[in-house]
Amino acid sequence: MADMQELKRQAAKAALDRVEDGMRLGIGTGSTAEAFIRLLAERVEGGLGIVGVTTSERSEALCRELGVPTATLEAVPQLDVAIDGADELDGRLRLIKGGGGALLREKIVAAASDRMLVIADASKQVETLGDFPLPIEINGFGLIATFLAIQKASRALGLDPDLTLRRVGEEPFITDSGHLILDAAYGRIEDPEALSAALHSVPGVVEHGLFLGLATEAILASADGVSILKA
Ligand SMILES: O=C(CO)[C@H](O)[C@H](O)COP(=O)(O)O
Repeated sequence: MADMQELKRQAAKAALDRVEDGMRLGIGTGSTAEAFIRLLAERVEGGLGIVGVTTSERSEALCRELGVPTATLEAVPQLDVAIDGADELDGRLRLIKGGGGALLREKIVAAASDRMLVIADASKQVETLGDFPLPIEINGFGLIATFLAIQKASRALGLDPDLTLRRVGEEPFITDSGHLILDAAYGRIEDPEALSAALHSVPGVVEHGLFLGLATEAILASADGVSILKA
């Protein structure tokens, strides 16, 4: 049976087949996106001409190391396709992202792209979102007030998440944009659209990891092969 990293690589490989010469690519973050970058680098070495806009310092560093050409989103503000992993997705291509802490840039890049192609091992597909704790990127100012406001906004929807400040060792995790992340364990999110609106109503929330109406296609790899989900 194929191991998890090999499944991620297979999904990434199938995504690479959709990349054409001259494309402007949004390049995601995480181990599946990293597998994609490695495969992409081989194609670039073979002469494929693309430009990538990366969603994290980590992906940017890997692209540079492997010779994948990149530009800033300021220089290339409209992209053909964003290719990125996900922590969870449902049958309607609604996603939870941000396990790697890059959700803000990932969402900005996905929104700047004509299409968003999700690459994942098939275990990421779920019936109902929410098993994976939802990453919420918040401003450091008024952390406790924002924590309480998120709790209140969630409770108004009948949800009572466990909120944990993400840490690296003893220190708070800081995103590439200088913010903090609260991981919100909801259990089940029956109405992601309502939760998204509620979280956006909290001033300290910079962005959250629910990606709704952004993904257009998912490539899911399992031991049985690769399957496609379309919006
Ligand atoms: O959203 C993300 C990073 O912010 C990643 O796409 C998500 O965490 C999936 O990661 P992996 O490909 O390692 O399973």
